[in-house]
Amino acid sequence: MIAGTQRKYYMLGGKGGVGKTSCAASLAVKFANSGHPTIVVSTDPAHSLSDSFAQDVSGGTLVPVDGMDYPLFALEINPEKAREEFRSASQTSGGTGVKDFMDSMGLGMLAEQLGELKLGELLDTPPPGLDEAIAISKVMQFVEAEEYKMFSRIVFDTAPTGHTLRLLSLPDFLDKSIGKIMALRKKISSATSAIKSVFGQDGERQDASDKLEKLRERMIKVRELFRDKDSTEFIIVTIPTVMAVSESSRLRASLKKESVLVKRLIVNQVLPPSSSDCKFCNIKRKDQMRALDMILNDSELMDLRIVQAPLVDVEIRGVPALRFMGDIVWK
Ligand SMILES: Nc1ncnc2c1ncn2[C@@H]1O[C@H](COP(=O)(O)OP(=O)(O)OP(=O)(O)O)[C@@H](O)[C@H]1O
Repeated sequence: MIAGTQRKYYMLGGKGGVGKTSCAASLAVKFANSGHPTIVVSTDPAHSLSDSFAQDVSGGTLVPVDGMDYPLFALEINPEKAREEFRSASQTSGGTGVKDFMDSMGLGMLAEQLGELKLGELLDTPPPGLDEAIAISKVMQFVEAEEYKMFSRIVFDTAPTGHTLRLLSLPDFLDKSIGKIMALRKKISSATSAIKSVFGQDGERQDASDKLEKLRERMIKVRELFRDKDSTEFIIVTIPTVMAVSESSRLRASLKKESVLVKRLIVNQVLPPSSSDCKFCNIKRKDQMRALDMILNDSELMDLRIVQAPLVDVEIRGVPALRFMGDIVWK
């Protein structure tokens, strides 16, 4: 994982609370300590990177992580803010306002086509995954800028499984919706100059149109990024329980269907063998061993590299603790 200077993206995902943030943060610390200028990004609407680094990294911009020898920056994307940007670009460029206008002009057929897109609905009650798709596209905007070219490792701490799955199909959906709106706009503006004048100043319209087109391009890039096996790897994090393993198996199957590369499965919070006669520990460990066995016999998981991370007796917070965890997990 450390080899090579070419930029690599790592996405960590899995069931809620299994240790995605701790694993993502510890991987980022490991990369940076190995000489890779690194960014760790949270696209989970409920961020916990700040808690993990024991440092405030919120605010939506790159924040340098203290206590590192090599550059490590953390970024928590504010999904609300990103969504607002998307909403204003879409609405200026063909949202419900345009539909009302077209209705009043008697252009019912075109209005119906627009209605089909359900864009207004999409923005008023965004489906889970939309926030994350927009957040990732925001990250793309960041990392493609010239001043960030130096970063050779980008680690994503993603939202729990359900969001990830919806996120994977979302770029296609949004791409189609935006594409339709763009096509419709072109049709309308060439159809009648009377309509044109109502859409506002030419410059303003052009600006909204450019924004929308850029967003669409970024969505396509997000989709391509997930599927680019040379630069991107999705790492599933789980814990040794039947419920978490079952969810991991379903996640792997969906990722396979979407052609996303998965090589590793991190089994976090494994109880070390106990030499004491603690009854609870012994029963718990036996239970975990059954779940581990289940992984080895699961057709979706058995071909992955299984990495066990022990349950440690203190909470993993701050750079020294993350370095300790990273040395165990990311060998
Ligand atoms: N191996 C471990 N040993 C002990 N504690 C751990 C271990 N891994 C994670 N934890 C603790 O478990 C809690 C949850 O971890 P973390 O926030 O990394 O999970 P998450 O999957 O990112 O959660 P969420 O789904 O809420 O984002 C934290 O308090 C963390 O310190």
